Amino acid sequence: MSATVALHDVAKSYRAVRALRGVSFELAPGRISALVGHNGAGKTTLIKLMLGLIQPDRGTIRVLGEDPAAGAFAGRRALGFLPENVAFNAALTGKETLAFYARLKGINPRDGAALLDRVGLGEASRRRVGTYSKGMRQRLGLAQALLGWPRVLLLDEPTTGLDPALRQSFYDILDELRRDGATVLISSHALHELEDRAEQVLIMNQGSLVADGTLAELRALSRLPIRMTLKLAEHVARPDWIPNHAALRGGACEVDIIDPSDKMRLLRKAAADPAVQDIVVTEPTLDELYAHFLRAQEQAA
Ligand SMILES: Nc1ncnc2c1ncn2[C@@H]1O[C@H](COP(=O)(O)OP(=O)(O)OP(=O)(O)O)[C@@H](O)[C@H]1O
Repeated sequence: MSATVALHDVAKSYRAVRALRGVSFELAPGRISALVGHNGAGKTTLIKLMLGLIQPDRGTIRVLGEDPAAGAFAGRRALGFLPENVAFNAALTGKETLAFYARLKGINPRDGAALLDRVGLGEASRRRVGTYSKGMRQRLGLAQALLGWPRVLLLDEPTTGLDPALRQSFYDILDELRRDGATVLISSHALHELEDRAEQVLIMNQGSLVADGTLAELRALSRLPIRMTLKLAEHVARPDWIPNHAALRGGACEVDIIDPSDKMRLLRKAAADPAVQDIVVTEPTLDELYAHFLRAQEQAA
């Protein structure tokens, strides 16, 4: 599948601040990718470059096959963007706001009404934006980003201010876009949210890309242990197939597994042993992987 977004050796400085130090990656259609990193890691700078709002000092950027900073970037209509801080004219209604953005994008303003329904703002569409709650403004921002049902959607901290139900409906919409073949990039600090949703994870640290892959690839690369917790029946001896390094905690054995091939071997033994009453397998979380790759880069520096 060919990339819809491709960055090659992109560097960008703001005077003395080196915001990006030679970043390369590709984003594919039909995939949700997560861009994660500490404050100041360079995430927003990357998004601005992909939108063509700023130019790189070095390297190439292609979005839908074109340079987004070129004056006549034809792909602009197929690009959606939700900025970190959405600011709208408080005097306009939701419907008027969306019609305004639709005209800017050269889209029929009537298409906006359906989007307002889609993000749950149908009933509030005739109210002034100044009366909207933070979550409602965020939903209006999402509707704005979805105008024209974009092929590439860039979202900067999109779920801040959304309650859990809205967050779920927000991800449902993204899933629909993804199934439709859109490229979705979410920059976020909410790692637990992205864990089951992002098929590609890009970890930035101080202007460098320190990891790029699926969660499974990052887990394999990190060699962080998988933890298997085996609940044992009362008054039974610890089975001899349980490795010596396992810790016994409250009637359960915790085994940390580094070599993934050991996982299936131990699972088979555990499943066949009546002394084992329950098995829980915990893989390294995105939080743990993030901390690991940051640590690894800092140690290498
Ligand atoms: N317009 C600017 N002028 C000067 N420095 C800037 C400018 N924009 C960003 N920077 C600096 O570039 C670096 C990267 O900033 P960027 O906004 O891309 O980070 P970020 O990962 O999006 O951070 P956050 O998570 O806080 O939004 C930071 O050191 C920041 O201070």
